[in-house]
Amino acid sequence: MSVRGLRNAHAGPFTVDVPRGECLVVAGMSGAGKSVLLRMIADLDPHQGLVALDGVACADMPAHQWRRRVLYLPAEPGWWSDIVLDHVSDDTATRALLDRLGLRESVLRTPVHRLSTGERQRLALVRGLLRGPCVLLLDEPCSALDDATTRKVEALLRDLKAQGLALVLVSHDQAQADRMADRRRYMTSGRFTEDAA
Ligand SMILES: Nc1ncnc2c1ncn2[C@@H]1O[C@H](COP(=O)(O)OP(=O)(O)OP(=O)(O)O)[C@@H](O)[C@H]1O
Repeated sequence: MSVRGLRNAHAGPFTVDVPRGECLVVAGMSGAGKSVLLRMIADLDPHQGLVALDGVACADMPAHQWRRRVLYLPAEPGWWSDIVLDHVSDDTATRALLDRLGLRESVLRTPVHRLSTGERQRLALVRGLLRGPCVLLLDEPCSALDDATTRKVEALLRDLKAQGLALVLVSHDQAQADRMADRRRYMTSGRFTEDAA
């Protein structure tokens, strides 16, 4: 994925490449503009500049196609129903992902509001991965997770990278950045600083 001069009133311009199979970690203080960057890449916030995937610009692709390929997982994912099975099917692919992320199969039949924050976080990742994205934009995906569960998420993400997924990971966790990053950027006041963090 290639990002060139991406900007709006709140942040940018940003220029960065994230090849398939690599992870860009973006860090920076609260309010720096990290979520705005992810939302512009996902074509969810108005923006100027260029984002292209495998040479095809976002502007040249129907919005629904872009958002299926370039998937944004917010820090607090939304649920449009309290029934988990309205969001994911109970099938082999779902169960395999639940198992990888240390989730019991009973979460499929637990009302969303009864799940823990960390369970909802992991379930949102399952829901997103089942859509088969090429690029995953993750906003603090492990913020509610203990260390062992965080490692499970990271192991899955590493496997997906090896299969060609490009990853942009917003993380405040320096140790996680050290484990996951192929590339890094640090953001201050809506801009990347010159040096990688
Ligand atoms: N649509 C909008 N209207 C007004 N201000 C906005 C809008 N979108 C973002 N902002 C502002 O842009 C700034 C960057 O917000 P953003 O959510 O990207 O920060 P962040 O780096 O992700 O912070 P955090 O680490 O706390 O999640 C904030 O000051 C926010 O209020």
